Amino acid sequence: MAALARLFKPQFPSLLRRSLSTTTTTATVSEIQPQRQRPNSSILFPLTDDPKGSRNFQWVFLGCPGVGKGTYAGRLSSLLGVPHIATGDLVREELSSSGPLSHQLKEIVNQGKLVSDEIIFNLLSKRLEAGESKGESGFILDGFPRTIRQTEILDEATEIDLVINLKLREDVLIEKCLGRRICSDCGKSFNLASINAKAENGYPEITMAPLLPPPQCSSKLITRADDTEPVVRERLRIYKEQSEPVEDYYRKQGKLMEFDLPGGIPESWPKLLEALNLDDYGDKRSAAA
Ligand SMILES: Nc1ncnc2c1ncn2[C@@H]1O[C@H](COP(=O)(O)OP(=O)(O)O)[C@@H](O)[C@H]1O
Repeated sequence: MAALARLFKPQFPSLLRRSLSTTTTTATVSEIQPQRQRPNSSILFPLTDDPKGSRNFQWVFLGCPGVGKGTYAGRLSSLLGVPHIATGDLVREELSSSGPLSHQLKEIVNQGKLVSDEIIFNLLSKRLEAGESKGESGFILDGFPRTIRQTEILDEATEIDLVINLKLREDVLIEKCLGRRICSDCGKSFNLASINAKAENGYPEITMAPLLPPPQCSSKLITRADDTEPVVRERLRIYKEQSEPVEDYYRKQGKLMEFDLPGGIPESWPKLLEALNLDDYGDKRSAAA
């Protein structure tokens, strides 16, 4: 697969290896077993024992469109001090630029299709390069890898410690995507959907309060062009076809942590921290400082 990666972006695996494998904070993820929710996971964070040359967190977020990868990856990124790199954001930045790719990308993204591996590797390499020059280390990837090919190439390039697979029932995913809004001024994400999904087909009842914008953002809200119902359904179909095999890949490696979202952010965030054994991470970090 290294040869494949070199075919379209010669520096990709080496760039990843270089930028992600040589730094300070240690996050040793041990005994990751493939299983469903793990409220008492044994991921270890030896914050006081910081061997030289150890590297930062290298985590991946998987999950269907609308599940909240961006929200939780962003929160963990702030908590752990590692960059949150979302390939969807990289694609949208390129799309809104007047660069040569923008027209081609718009058509693909607005149909809910996947962008070619070559384009994704180029965007990701550029992002990693920029981060590397600012001294970034580690990452929380969101939206990558999304196909088995991308997964194998990433595997060649560097070692992933943990893969968090966020899960939510499909009717709620669709409602969430349709309620999603972004402030065109500050870039923050909100959600106008008020979700009250009854228990059915073995799924428990789920409620999620809307995440409303503050007054200064409410007149500047925009909707992503790919958050229309037919396109969301197509993205879900493609996720099942192309990205569910990625879940299996990491499940077989014993790196997958499944997390069923119990509700909105107020219910889910503390439970996620608990599942990651990070509930007192802030305290441990200040104690170790
Ligand atoms: N790893 C990737 N491989 C191919 N295409 C990607 C990748 N990441 C993002 N994209 C493109 O960007 C779009 C938006 O991505 P993202 O914001 O992650 O969407 P979602 O809400 O569906 O998870 C995708 O529908 C796809 O066209």
